[in-house]
Amino acid sequence: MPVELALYQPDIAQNTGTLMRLGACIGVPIHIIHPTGFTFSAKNLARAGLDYLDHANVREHVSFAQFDTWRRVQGRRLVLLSTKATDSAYTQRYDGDDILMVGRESAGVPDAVAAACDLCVRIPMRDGLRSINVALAATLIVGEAKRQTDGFSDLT
Ligand SMILES: C[S@@+](CC[C@H](N)C(=O)[O-])C[C@H]1O[C@@H](n2cnc3c(N)ncnc32)[C@H](O)[C@@H]1O
Repeated sequence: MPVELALYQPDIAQNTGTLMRLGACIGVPIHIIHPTGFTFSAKNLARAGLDYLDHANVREHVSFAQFDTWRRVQGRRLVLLSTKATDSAYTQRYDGDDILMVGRESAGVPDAVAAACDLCVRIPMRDGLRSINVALAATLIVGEAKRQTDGFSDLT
């Protein structure tokens, strides 16, 4: 199973489209955890996702509870990227079947959602700065997880 990416209640269609394009290009299935802050439609996603959206492997979940039940049944570890985490995302060992999850652009994830995750990690930043754009934060650590787990070897 490949590393996968979950977007918790994304607010901004352009970020979601960007990540769906990334997922299409490097083979990362994308989970959308509803509700989204925009109408989840091809029209709204196309500005960033272009025609790559047709190549993305996307699964929608009506709620975090439904997503969490599904991933537990699958035995998948859930790794949250959070500005509030204390462990560095760059000192972890990732598994090939990890699901990485990013939070909402406006508010991250609620404490209860963070508590349900198996691991919470933070991308180190310079002092005094708040956060990285969600699509860029996800890209950094999806890339790290795939690199560690030989996830690029079947791509040309
Ligand atoms: C714009 S940030 C959310 C900021 C929000 N005010 C908060 O405190 O969580 C959107 C998402 O990007 C990810 N993110 C951004 N910067 C990050 C960092 N330095 N480390 C880990 N995740 C980060 C997280 O998943 C976060 O929920």
